[in-house]
Amino acid sequence: MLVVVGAIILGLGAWFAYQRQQRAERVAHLKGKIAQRKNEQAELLEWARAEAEKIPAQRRKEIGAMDFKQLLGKFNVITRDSRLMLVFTLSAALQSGDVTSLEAVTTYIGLSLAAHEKTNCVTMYIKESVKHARALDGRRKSGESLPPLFGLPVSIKESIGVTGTDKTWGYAGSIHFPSTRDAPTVEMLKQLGAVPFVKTNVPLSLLSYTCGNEIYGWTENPHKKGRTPGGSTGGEAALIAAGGSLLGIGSDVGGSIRMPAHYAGIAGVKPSSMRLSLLRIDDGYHGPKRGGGYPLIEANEGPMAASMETCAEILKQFWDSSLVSDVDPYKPPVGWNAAQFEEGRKYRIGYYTTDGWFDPTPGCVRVVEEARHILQMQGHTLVPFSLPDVPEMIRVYVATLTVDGGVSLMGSIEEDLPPAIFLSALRPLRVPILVQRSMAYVASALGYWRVAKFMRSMTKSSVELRRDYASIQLYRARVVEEMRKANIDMLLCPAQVMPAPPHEAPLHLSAGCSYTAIYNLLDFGAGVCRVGTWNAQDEAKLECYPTSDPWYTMAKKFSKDSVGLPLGVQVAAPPFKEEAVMRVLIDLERNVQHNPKSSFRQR
Ligand SMILES: CCCCCCCC/C=C\CCCCCCCC(=O)NCC(=O)O
Repeated sequence: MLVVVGAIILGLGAWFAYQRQQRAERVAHLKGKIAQRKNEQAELLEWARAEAEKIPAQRRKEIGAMDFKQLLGKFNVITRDSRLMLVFTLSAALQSGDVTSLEAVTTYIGLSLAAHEKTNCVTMYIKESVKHARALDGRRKSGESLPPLFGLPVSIKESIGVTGTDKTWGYAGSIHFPSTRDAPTVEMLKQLGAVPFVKTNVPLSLLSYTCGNEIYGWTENPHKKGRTPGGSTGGEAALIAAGGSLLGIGSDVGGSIRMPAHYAGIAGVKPSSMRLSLLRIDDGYHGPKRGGGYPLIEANEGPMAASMETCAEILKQFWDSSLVSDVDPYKPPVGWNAAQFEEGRKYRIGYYTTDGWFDPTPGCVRVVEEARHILQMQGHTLVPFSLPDVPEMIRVYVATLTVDGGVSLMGSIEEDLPPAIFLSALRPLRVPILVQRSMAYVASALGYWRVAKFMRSMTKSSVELRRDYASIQLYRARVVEEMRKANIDMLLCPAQVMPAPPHEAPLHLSAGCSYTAIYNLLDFGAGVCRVGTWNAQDEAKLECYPTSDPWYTMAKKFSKDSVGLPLGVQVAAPPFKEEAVMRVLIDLERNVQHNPKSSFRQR
């Protein structure tokens, strides 16, 4: 008996030692990869500096001062005097040849470098962009007709495929597995004449609204050091807000375009799932091991820019052609809906300032009230609306996003090199699900009903999963029915619960993404634009913000000292109404008074 016990103990000891050894080897291997990548990144930053300097600084300054319209100049500008309406087309610097594609790309290589020095937002430069721009300029010289986005430099979120570049999602294990194909959105941009020139930072795994990982470090919010630009498309938001890109492409499965837009004071749109393609999203090293696999929680890629007008122009170019259904036959050939986007078109908009799950902090409520007022002044009709049953649907969101009780997410993160803060965020998921559920009773007894809901969210069986999918289907039917009954076209609400918080905050407050995540579950098209700035009154009112559970206490703490930080609002509508959403957001952003001191280059 003693021999058997001894053998078991020895066996276990050997097994643990072997595991420790394996892990140590893996960590050394991953650290080696990161070191290599840091060298490559440093070389690329040097390359970017040298490229930028090939164009005289004065010329770069002139081009950098042009806004999207001046550079691209493809659309009509309508200015209203009290009775007079002027319609004119701006001269197209890129189209006319006043600015060459190479000059535009090189200028933005230089501007993005400056933005990177301030915020650490760039992961890699796309060297190919310079060749690509030269080839486009060659097309002009040979008299070919020019595509609509001719020569436009575009930045791309790190996790989106661009041929020849890594999409690591912050996982060191994915370094040096470059994409062999462009993602559909990138393919469309290239066909339209745009030039992807840089890739930008993300949080490890993309399943958070902070922005950092062990490979590329943490990205700063250009409005305040120590604050996150949001995530997961945080690198894009920081880059655009700091003037380093006119247009970026992000992705969003819970708010990863919209939360960074709110935190950084820019605009962004997540279209509903049928309107852009995510085909080949998992063509990387890890294949189906991570990413995807959560039907009914609808992710999509989408544009981010300093203004909603730019986002609309890009989506118009995508949808004016048959590009989307050409690159992805699963997408219906639905074109740009000019009638919905018509200038002056009035909508009936339901609004709410709380979803009953997470009351936003004072500034985030105030800007919704201000947006309501502005839109009413523009002739839209605003009516109060209550989105039903959000707390339960947030539980369902978490259950169906993590799908397997968080096993894949934990596995991917733990076998890699996560920043320590990610590991502590994952710790609750390590607790067996039945124990999590037992602890939910304790949380309930303490009055922490929201925490208890989260503790009941991890799926333990396919029976539960099926039921949750069914409740999403029922919920979608219920919400559109309630909107139809109230004759409401779209909804206006907060974009987030806080102004840009410190980097670690989102990892403690996953529950704070409810205002955006609900529209992934509903598969609505949704966008965010800046409406205001956190001010001294918001700071004072924060004193009365609840502290009834640990999440409220943290949200209050993380929102302190935020005067001057941007605040956005969100507008969302059922699928295929993205044009209407953008019309309303443009009506809003055109009539908003920003505090010029707190905004970066407004384009
Ligand atoms: C990374 C460690 C966090 C562990 C938390 C696990 C529980 C996760 C449940 C809900 C959090 C959802 C946060 C969503 C943030 C935005 C994600 C997003 O939109 N990503 C974009 C994309 O995947 O393309």
